[in-house]
Amino acid sequence: MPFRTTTAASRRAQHGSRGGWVISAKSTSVLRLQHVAVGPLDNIELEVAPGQIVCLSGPSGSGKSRLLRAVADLEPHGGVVRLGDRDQDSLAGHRWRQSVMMVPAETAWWFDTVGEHLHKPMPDALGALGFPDDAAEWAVSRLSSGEKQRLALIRALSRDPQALLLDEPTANLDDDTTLQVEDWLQSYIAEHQCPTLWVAHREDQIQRVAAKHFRIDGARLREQEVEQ
Ligand SMILES: Nc1ncnc2c1ncn2[C@@H]1O[C@H](COP(=O)(O)OP(=O)(O)OP(=O)(O)O)[C@@H](O)[C@H]1O
Repeated sequence: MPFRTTTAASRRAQHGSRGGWVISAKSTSVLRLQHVAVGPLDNIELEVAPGQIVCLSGPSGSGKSRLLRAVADLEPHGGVVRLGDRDQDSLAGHRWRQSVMMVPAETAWWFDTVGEHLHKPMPDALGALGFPDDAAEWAVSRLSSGEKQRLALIRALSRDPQALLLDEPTANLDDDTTLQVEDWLQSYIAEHQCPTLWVAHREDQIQRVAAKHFRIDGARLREQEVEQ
């Protein structure tokens, strides 16, 4: 099958818009990548079950972020990405990303305060990640890189995603806070049955959180052993 090197959005433009679909509220859907090709990666086949965390690792520049961006429909790619019975092509890009939510390594902030970025109040999440009650009123300009990273996760979950794409979600955090964030994410992912692709560098983290681990080796993914 020839690979297409277009975004789903441009394919929709060619074949007519079918925007307006909304993926059902509770996620019990498998995230599937079929023959995905992006950057150095080719013919990637991957299934992430509801509530499952699949870790991706690989050398710097091997294509981890680009693969996540392709799954989020943010980068031209070949192949097919599906969540349950819904094809990425069947939704406008922004609607797909409401359900298949990517948290990039470098986060962008566009309003003045933290709370303006949250879709709904998240007091429990803020408390669980060590923020005081008034953190939603904080100015974005005061945030440290680690605070931004944790708040970007809370912001993503405030939108009730159906699948998660996490690009090194603890890269800016100290060891204790890393463990706190891992626990919190694992609880959320299990409770909400979110299929999750998690880019990680540290082997100890991968062993703690991953149900499956794939390492990028050239154009392909090679499955690695995990303890659980
Ligand atoms: N739009 C693009 N067009 C062409 N090349 C790109 C594009 N975006 C990224 N690249 C290149 O693709 C390669 C993979 O990038 P990617 O960001 O996926 O790496 P990574 O595995 O996430 O690396 P790191 O661990 O350093 O974050 C890099 O060599 C990068 O320079």
